[in-house]
Amino acid sequence: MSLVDQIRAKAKMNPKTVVLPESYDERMLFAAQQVMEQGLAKIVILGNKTEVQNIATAKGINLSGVEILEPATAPKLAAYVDSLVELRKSKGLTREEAEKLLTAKDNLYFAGMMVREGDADGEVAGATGTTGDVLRAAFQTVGTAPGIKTVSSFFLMITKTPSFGENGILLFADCAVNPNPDAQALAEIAVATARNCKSFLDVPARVAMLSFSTKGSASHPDADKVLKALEIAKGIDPMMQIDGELQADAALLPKVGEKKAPGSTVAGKANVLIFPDLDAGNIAYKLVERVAGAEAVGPIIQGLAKPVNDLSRGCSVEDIVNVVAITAVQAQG
Ligand SMILES: CC(C)(COP(=O)(O)OP(=O)(O)OC[C@H]1O[C@@H](n2cnc3c(N)ncnc32)[C@H](O)[C@@H]1OP(=O)(O)O)[C@@H](O)C(=O)NCCC(=O)NCCS
Ligand SMILES: CC(=O)OP(=O)(O)O
Repeated sequence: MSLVDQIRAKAKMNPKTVVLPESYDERMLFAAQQVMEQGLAKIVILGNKTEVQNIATAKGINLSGVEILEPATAPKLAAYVDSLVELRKSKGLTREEAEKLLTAKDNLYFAGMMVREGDADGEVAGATGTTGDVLRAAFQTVGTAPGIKTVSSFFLMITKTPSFGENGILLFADCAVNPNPDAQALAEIAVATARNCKSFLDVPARVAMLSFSTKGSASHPDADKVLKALEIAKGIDPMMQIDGELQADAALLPKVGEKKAPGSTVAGKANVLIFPDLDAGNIAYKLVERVAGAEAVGPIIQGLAKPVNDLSRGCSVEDIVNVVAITAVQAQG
């Protein structure tokens, strides 16, 4: 069974409620229909009922079983306003501003409050909204998990080359959240992604801290940052298999790994690739997806108190269904 099929099967075993705020994007409605038909999750769509039904009718989408909730008239709006004002009181958020956020057309704050308050188990957005908008709303409503400072993201990259990573599957991080992580943030990204390698692939992580340098082949502050992150990550989780700084070829190809980083337990067999910044991570995942034809599942957000996942605006309906299934599985705990 493929990894995606395994995730879908797990989601079906204990269907959770996932809220989709972007009802005005027809891909979300097609995805809602498929999720319901396959029993992967229960779906709540946010938006004006008539408008949603009109799009569904025009496109031949069957939304039976899907709950459509209109934030502006929702019975819990007043309670969400109270909670959001309380949450953001140190930032001086007024009731008027909170109500405006909670009834905004993108529905992102309302969806976040539903997740926070347990009225939904998770959220998927980003087919239309930018990652920045999706994340900012999630930070302010759902918040970070206890003990977490840096929220980040990873992609499950399902490549066509079984010799890479775990039978062709690699985790790439961070490809969506932190533009320029310092050494501490980079270390936290590595540790969180290693833990998700275990939960999603059920194998121990072999983490490569990527750079343009391998083991001192270049001398530059950017390579020094990666080395510092490596040391911090080892301090956080001494049992983790992690090495750096490594170039991508040294991380992935045994022959190159042996030559450039002899004796490394990770070089040549990494299954988790940690990129030094978001330029590298975001560009790399899109190139591997589009040029090498890999399936890119994500970005899967890690470090929030409850699951909220983002999409690429270029996502397909199938991508949305997969991310809903992942969100439902994350919500199972
Ligand atoms: C994540 C992102 C939206 C935060 O941007 P921002 O709002 O300008 O960030 P700020 O530094 O002003 O912080 C705003 C709040 O978010 C929090 N925050 C920012 N980044 C965070 C992170 N990685 N983890 C946890 N909290 C974070 C800050 O602590 C702050 O909280 P506060 O309002 O309670 O004080 C921004 O870094 C971003 O746009 N990232 C790139 C997204 C992107 O375009 N990805 C590529 C496509 S997928
Ligand atoms: C994850 C990502 O790159 O998203 P988008 O393509 O929407 O910017």
